[in-house]
Amino acid sequence: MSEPTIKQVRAYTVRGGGADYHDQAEGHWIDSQIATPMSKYPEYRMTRRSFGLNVLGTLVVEVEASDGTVGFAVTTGGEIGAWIVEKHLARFIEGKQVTEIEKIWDQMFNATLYYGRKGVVINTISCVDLALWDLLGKVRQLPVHQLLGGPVRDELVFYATGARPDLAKEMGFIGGKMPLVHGPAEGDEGLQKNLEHLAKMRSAVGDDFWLMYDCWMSLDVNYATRLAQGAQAYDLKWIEEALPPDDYWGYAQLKRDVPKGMLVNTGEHEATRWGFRMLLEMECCDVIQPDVGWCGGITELIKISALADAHNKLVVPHGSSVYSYHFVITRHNSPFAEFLMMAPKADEVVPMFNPLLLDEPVPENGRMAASKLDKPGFGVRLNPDCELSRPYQH
Ligand SMILES: C[C@H](O)[C@H](O)[C@@H](O)[C@@H](O)C(=O)O
Ligand SMILES: [Mg+2]
Repeated sequence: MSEPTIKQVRAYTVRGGGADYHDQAEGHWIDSQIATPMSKYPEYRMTRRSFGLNVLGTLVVEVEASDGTVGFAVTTGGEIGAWIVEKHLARFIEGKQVTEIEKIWDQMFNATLYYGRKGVVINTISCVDLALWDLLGKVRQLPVHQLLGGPVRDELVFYATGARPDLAKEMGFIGGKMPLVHGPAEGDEGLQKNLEHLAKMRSAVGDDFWLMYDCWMSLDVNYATRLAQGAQAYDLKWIEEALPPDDYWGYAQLKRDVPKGMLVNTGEHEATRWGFRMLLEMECCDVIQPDVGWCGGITELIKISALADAHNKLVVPHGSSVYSYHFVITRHNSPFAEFLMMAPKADEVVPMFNPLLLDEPVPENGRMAASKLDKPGFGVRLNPDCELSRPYQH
């Protein structure tokens, strides 16, 4: 039976939240002082927009089939991603059958190997891949999770990432992950402030609620080890992305040195099965956290997840809205999911890619029934009020 073919791929950009969720207005918790690899420079310490964390913007990829069905997806990628789609990747997409997802992925990856492998090129490939899975789901009239083998549980449970784990507990989440504020450049005084904040949050949430620190690549092994040792008193559940992504050796050391029982997690800025093979085979972490919009898409995350499963490791994808929910609900080794609190004060649940997607499901009382994910594809629509621009055409 001949399947519909892909008639056209189009790439758009949009600013202001959406998939580039760091692209927020001033005063948002996600742009408050947060430790980063740039914090050693005082002029770039107080906000992440100051060093350009929001420069890319959102990439939107649409794939239109010969029968008129349109699939789409969004990720962090902006104009660079749009150029890569229109000027390079389109040739591997247009004319293919909607079922040739694996072949399209392999051609996109190998054709960009000389300038890609990680970062915005893999973000872009991920976005095309997600759009293709959305298209296939819409052509088959099935949600993506059904194309992946179907749910292994009736609902998703979430931890919340944001500045207010105390409020996250009240909203029914299973835990709260806070951004680390002070990095090594602020010395022992900053380390003490990090521990005092953790202590304050622990007394606010009580003993039976997970608390985690997200260190966003900002530390060195010694600082991270001392932070972990100090945090043990407050039952820190995991220390996340303590080191730069390429420091596999440092992660292996940190994992050996943290207090027994504390998890070392990382992976949101890692890409492809080869990057995660390094994390797994070098014993770098307890839980890998690929972002499906940054690691290579669903097609690559299937491979990454199977590799992790063989290593008996959990895969808890970095929050990426419906794109991770449809995956997590189908995997035994993904027992819970991340929800990023995108309200400016982290005091209410709003859709993660707000305002870009319509019908974007959100957790209720920290949970989401599988039935909330039953529309075809990823079950979301682009918000027509968000003005897209198409900077390049092929
Ligand atoms: C909250 C963290 O600083 C990042 O902004 C967040 O995107 C990411 O690290 C996460 O794990 O959610
Ligand atoms: Mg993180």
